[in-house]
Amino acid sequence: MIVIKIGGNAISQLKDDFFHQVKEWTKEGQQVVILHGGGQLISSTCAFFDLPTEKIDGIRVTPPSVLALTSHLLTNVIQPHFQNQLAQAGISALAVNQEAGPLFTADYLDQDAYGEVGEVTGIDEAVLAEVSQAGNGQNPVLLVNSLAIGPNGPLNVNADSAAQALATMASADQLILLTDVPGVLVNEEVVTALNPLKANQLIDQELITAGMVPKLQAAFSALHHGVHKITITNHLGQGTKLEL
Ligand SMILES: Nc1ncnc2c1ncn2[C@@H]1O[C@H](COP(=O)(O)OP(=O)(O)O)[C@@H](O)[C@H]1O
Ligand SMILES: CC(=O)N[C@@H](CCC(=O)OP(=O)(O)O)C(=O)O
Repeated sequence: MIVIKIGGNAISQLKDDFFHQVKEWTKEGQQVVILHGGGQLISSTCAFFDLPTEKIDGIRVTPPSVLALTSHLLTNVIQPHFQNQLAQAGISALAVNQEAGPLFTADYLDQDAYGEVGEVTGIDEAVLAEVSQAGNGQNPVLLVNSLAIGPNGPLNVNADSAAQALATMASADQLILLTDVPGVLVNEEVVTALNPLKANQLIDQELITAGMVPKLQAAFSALHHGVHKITITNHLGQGTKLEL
């Protein structure tokens, strides 16, 4: 299985070669699961409606009003838009979200600090099995968002950590974190290979900041849990490769 996490900004920057590569992988019989974010649209829509836009260490502080908007945007706006983009490229994707049948279960991350934010505790194997039936050619790709079902209803989960949980729990071979930069950058150059020691040094030096910090934490966690091949990039086949 290949898990591709696509950040909200990256969705609008995808080029033909991305769709071509996904098609090739499905033809080869690979299970492809695409997990999308949408952080930037969520932030700008919250700002428009005068709702909070605070993030702590890249994680959105999510009161119930923000959860409702986040859930609507991820499920009813971003996911169908992306599904349509895939369809236009000839890729039929089965959309999975908390209304259609959630993939993720979660517990509160820290309700006092973050509100309605979850950390993934499990995945629904039956939902994943749908993509295993890719052989029938109906829905070769699974398109998921990061929302989860918690103890009292839906919870907002950071898409990088949801991708990490999915790749780890489904024992994926590969995790690709597609973002809006060509990789981890230092002095505007892509760091082609990065281990946890070097990453922590760069974080301490504040050369890696903002959303890249939780992205790396998620990526190294997946690597520690046996997902062998992990890349951060804006272009399949390039970028920063993580190593232990
Ligand atoms: N050293 C770094 N290299 C690359 N990006 C970095 C670095 N430090 C901070 N960033 C920021 O991290 C962002 C990617 O993280 P994020 O905004 O969470 O992306 P996504 O929405 O794709 O998950 C980049 O756009 C950049 O602004
Ligand atoms: C809890 C939390 O941070 N949830 C994220 C979910 C979407 C996301 O992570 O999207 P990107 O990958 O585009 O950043 C949020 O509300 O922005």
